[in-house]
Amino acid sequence: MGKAIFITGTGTEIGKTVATSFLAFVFQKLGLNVKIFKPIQTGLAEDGVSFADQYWYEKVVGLPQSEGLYYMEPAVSPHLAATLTNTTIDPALIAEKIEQWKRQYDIVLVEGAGGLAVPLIEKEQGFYMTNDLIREYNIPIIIVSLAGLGAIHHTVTTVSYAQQQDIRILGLIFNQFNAESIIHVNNIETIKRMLGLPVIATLPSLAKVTKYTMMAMAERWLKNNEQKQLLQEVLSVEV
Ligand SMILES: Nc1ncnc2c1ncn2[C@@H]1O[C@H](COP(=O)(O)OP(=O)(O)OP(=O)(O)O)[C@@H](O)[C@H]1O
Ligand SMILES: C[C@H](N)[C@H](N)CCCCCC(=O)O
Ligand SMILES: [Mg+2]
Repeated sequence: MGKAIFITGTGTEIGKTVATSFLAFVFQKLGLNVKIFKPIQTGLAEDGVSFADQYWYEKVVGLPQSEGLYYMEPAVSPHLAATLTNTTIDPALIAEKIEQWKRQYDIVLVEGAGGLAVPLIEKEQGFYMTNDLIREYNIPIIIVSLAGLGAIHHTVTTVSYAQQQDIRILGLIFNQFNAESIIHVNNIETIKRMLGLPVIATLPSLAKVTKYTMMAMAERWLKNNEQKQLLQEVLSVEV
């Protein structure tokens, strides 16, 4: 039976899709069978036709094993997109898809829409949130954050929110990390000391994001055995 991992983050446009693609290439290079699932997609890609995340997985980084479930054109929060498009989001159907793919794949990477505290469904009494889906179906998460100024607050508040919701955090990924920046380097050291969570990877800014630059980034990362060891511990999968 495979393992599902929910890729969430400190917000939108912070690199969840890039981090999910990176993890997919890493796992594939380790011989694992990976499925990518972005159940709720809002907003179109630059071609004005495709849905942003699906376009990215299929066309930019060539990961055809990616799939969505709800595709809504307005580039807004899922709860508003569902209202605007008269779409009924069914968390049980999302969970069913994940369980189905756990029977076929070693790893199912589930990308969230925006950050962790994002509403999926507007109800009479309040909202059904992304964290409700994660908790209800007991999916462990990896939190993606940008590495620059602001990362401390964004990461600490997102982690604290996840912990309040009894959500299991496998680790952190910092995106657009600049090893030459004292802010970036100190941010990660500070956050490690404050939270004591594994830092699974720090992803540099890529001048051009393609299947090849992403694969090369995964290869560079895998060369460091210590990180492979961390991946094994964090994901308790034989790698
Ligand atoms: N490490 C990186 N190097 C170069 N470009 C990056 C990197 N990380 C993210 N980007 C760019 O920043 C933009 C946002 O990244 P991404 O789509 O992964 O964000 P996201 O968190 O998945 O957004 P959403 O909430 O819409 O799903 C994309 O255009 C992507 O190409
Ligand atoms: C349109 C965007 N790229 C994402 N697909 C959805 C982001 C939802 C953010 C909700 C919020 O935190 O305000
Ligand atoms: Mg994305």
